[in-house]
Amino acid sequence: MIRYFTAGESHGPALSAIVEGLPSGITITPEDINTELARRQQGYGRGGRMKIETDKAVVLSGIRFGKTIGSPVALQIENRDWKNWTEKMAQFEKPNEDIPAISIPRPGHADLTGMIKYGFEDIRPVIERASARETAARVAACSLAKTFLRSVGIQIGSYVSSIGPAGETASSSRLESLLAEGAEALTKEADTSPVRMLEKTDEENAVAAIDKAKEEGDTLGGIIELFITGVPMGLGSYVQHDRRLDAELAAALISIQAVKGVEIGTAFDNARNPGSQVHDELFPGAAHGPSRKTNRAGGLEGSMTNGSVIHLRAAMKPIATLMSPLHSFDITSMEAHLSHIERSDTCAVPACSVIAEAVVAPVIANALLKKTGGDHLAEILERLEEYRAEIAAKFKQ
Ligand SMILES: Cc1cc2nc3c(=O)[nH]c(=O)nc-3n(C[C@H](O)[C@H](O)[C@H](O)COP(=O)(O)O)c2cc1C
Ligand SMILES: C=C(O[C@@H]1CC(C(=O)O)=C[C@@H](OP(=O)(O)O)[C@H]1O)C(=O)O
Repeated sequence: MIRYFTAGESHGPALSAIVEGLPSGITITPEDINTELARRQQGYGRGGRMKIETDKAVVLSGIRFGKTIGSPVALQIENRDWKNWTEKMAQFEKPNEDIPAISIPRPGHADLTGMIKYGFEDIRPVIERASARETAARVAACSLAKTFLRSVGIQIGSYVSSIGPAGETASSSRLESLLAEGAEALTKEADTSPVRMLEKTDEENAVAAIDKAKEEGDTLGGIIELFITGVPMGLGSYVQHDRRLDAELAAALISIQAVKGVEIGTAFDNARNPGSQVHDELFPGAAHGPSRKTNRAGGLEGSMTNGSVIHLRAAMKPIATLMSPLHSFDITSMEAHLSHIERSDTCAVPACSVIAEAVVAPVIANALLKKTGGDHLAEILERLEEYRAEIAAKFKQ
């Protein structure tokens, strides 16, 4: 099974990740990792930090002659901003006593509870690790699972459906025709927009909403639509709570900083409608399994993939650091004070959609590996093809 960990402070020397359990024989190019890192840095509404960083991963182990060798892959990404933080983030001796402690927590960030929990008088260490800078290491780590899935015909893609009040008008026929080519066709199309939206008017409205929020010292969140195509029926299981694939996918998405809601298929609309208008009716005889005219279940029934496209939505809350700050207090003096301000994004929903694509990859890869077993790509592919053929034969008319 694929497991990964990340380490690194936002303004420390580097981020690192160790990915373990990848099958051997997967072809990996530096672009497979670095393209995802570059995509994560895009998006209208980001702050000054993204002008400093040009994220690239150094591979320290686990890949030989362009292929995984089954051993752990260690990755490192330089923080270019570190050179501006060597004193404030010195690992050993405190270089001087003039480094001020931050003592006014930002509502909505990890600041207040983090400093109480870990016993700090300065919020800085909380900011450093709670920061979504960590997602650069996660995206690099997960890009390996994403590449593995691509090599067995499973693609992950996303677009941003709304930012603040703007969006939600993407046409379903456009979406369907992109998804028919595979989820990566959708994602490539979304990548051409600075806010990763599919409709020009949505894009213009979103850019205007971000500009307005920035002008007012405010921030915006939004909603991400995520799709996974090429997934065979029967990944995941209903037999035990910790084998439920819908739960694992939701957990992966909620683990992203600022993601507070996940929807599977059209779950919230489904809750408002009777079963007769919700459940995806079954019809015999499509090429690779039963056919359905709808996909309100989002490709998951009984916590297993049902052969339809997996469709998830994730809600990102607005960024917590406001340039027109909210009420807070100084934890040292206990006096009321407007909250701490530091360099920040106005909106990071487009970046978040790229992170969302990444974090679901190991979840799907592990569900696949549980089904096929196998330690190297060739044997996994052989077993998967056999399984796909079995399913196709079963539903053939
Ligand atoms: C890509 C990305 C960029 C973010 N940028 C910022 C930022 O610039 N300023 C900020 O206050 N929060 C930012 N956040 C959100 C915080 O990291 C997050 O709200 C904080 O760690 C508290 O965690 P929670 O929101 O999950 O409770 C960003 C999140 C993501 C996914
Ligand atoms: C560094 C990244 O995002 C950061 C996430 C973040 C936060 O609080 O989560 C705060 C900001 O950090 P800084 O204070 O250095 O500007 C963002 O730029 C990144 O995505 O690579």
